[in-house]
Amino acid sequence: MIDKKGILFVLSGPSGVGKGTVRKALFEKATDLQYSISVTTRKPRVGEQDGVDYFFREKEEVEKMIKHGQLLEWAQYVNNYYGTPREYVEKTLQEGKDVFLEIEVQGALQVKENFSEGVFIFLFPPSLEELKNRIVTRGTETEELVKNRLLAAKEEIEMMEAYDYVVVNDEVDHAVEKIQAIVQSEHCKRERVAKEYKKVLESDEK
Ligand SMILES: Nc1ncnc2c1ncn2[C@@H]1O[C@H](COP(=O)(O)OP(=O)(O)OP(=O)(O)O)[C@@H](O)[C@H]1O
Ligand SMILES: Nc1nc2c(ncn2[C@@H]2O[C@H](COP(=O)(O)O)[C@@H](O)[C@H]2O)c(=O)[nH]1
Repeated sequence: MIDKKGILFVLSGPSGVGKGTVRKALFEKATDLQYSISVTTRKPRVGEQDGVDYFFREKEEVEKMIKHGQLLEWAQYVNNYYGTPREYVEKTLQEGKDVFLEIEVQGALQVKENFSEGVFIFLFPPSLEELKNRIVTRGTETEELVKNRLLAAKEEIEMMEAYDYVVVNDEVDHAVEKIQAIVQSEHCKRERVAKEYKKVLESDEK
């Protein structure tokens, strides 16, 4: 039976490519998507709020969540834990609503193992030079952390083939439009499949 579960959309890509910027711009327009707030052991940046940007938690608490299977996926990224609370995602999808994750690459690949029917979008920089420029210009990382994030970025870009879509973040508005088109097209696809399935069932009853 084809159920009416929501669709899980996963936006991923290297640090500094603009995932957060694009996601925020998308959410100003796409009210039908539900954003899953992650937990992290990273300290809040200026202006970040607990329960809005992240659930900021101590290392021991996140380790307990991992141990008890409360995270759908998690990763240690540049010396901090990041993870997606499982209950929120599963409950929201079950209610028929779409869930949107914005996470790094290791985590996205874990989600793919559990939710092969999810939709995986890789946000790609116009160039590596521009990627570095964006991380540096954001001004939130030390020189050493910029270096680490760029090293991670090169490995992350190699995983791009595992994704369903690649969106170049040249301009934020363009990237948002492309993601909106992906969301729409995935809904059309699933409606078409559901219709075909109904037809098969009906012909079987005759
Ligand atoms: N299309 C764009 N053109 C120019 N600058 C951009 C664009 N998108 C994002 N930026 C800038 O790049 C910097 C990094 O963006 P952002 O913090 O959204 O990246 P991120 O992928 O979420 O990073 P991280 O993974 O480290 O959290 C920010 O200063 C943001 O304003
Ligand atoms: N695997 C996961 N990665 C996550 C999650 N939430 C955010 N992130 C990613 O971590 C890096 C660093 O984020 P920052 O806020 O410290 O710059 C970035 O790529 C995020 O997308 C998560 O739940 N799981």
